[in-house]
Amino acid sequence: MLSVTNLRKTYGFGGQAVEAIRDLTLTVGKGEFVCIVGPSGAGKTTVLRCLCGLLKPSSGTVTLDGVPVTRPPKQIASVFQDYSRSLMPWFTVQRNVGLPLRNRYRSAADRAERVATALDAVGLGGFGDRYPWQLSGGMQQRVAIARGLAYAPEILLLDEPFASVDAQTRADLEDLILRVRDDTGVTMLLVTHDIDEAVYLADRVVVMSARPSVVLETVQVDLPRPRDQMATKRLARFAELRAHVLTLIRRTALDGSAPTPHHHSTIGERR
Ligand SMILES: Nc1ncnc2c1ncn2[C@@H]1O[C@H](COP(=O)(O)OP(=O)(O)OP(=O)(O)O)[C@@H](O)[C@H]1O
Repeated sequence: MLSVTNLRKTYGFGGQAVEAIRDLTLTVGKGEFVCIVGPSGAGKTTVLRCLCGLLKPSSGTVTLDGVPVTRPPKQIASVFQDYSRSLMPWFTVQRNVGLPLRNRYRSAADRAERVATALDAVGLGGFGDRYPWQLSGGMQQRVAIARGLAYAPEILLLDEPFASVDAQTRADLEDLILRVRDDTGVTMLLVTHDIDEAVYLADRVVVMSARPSVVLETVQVDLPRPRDQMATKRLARFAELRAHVLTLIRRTALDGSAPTPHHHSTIGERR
């Protein structure tokens, strides 16, 4: 289980200080799919960077299975928004996917098999010898996802992973991620500013306030699985959850006052 307790992060010092996160507490259980949403600048990327040990919190703790996270844990892989910067243009697709495996898997044959399986999983089986710049944006992002999967992490952190692709590709990639989750049981923590996406994918949506951010509410998404882009989004319950999250975010984006944390609440509980 990944736990964040009373995380606080301030960038800089004195008059230059930017209080990004005031108080964030959340847990992600094994095999769970949690989405974090919040207005622009709420500190979503900051949270993920603290979670994967790339950034030191100002205070509070991050633990993975009870062990404090102080540097990138080997159980976690990350996929970031900007595939054009995360893929090496001078390496082939399979070399890119295999890069993080070098420190984890000794045998070259084992690594090659993992790369091939991951590329198959994202529908890029025949593209291992290509270079990233020979692929479309959506395909490049699938390479970045394959790289995360090949590593066989327990937890996959995804930071706005579909923000740079067109709407149809985005829907396809969302479904790809759901399928991967069903097939592998990997724990997913995804950051997005897209409320529909968060409700469509998640078991729970953590709604962050505007900066300095706190958790406004954790919304339990009780929509049936498997999810379907058409059928799920037509459900009255989908519309209800979406409207609820949207209202929270609109309110916090407009309201300049310092918010107070509100850890556990779901609209289901009020019914
Ligand atoms: N290295 C830094 N130094 C100073 N301030 C920073 C730094 N990184 C981020 N910030 C500030 O901290 C706040 C949170 O940034 P962060 O990128 O985590 O937000 P976000 O929710 O991911 O934003 P967006 O949705 O726009 O991507 C912002 O106000 C940002 O300007």
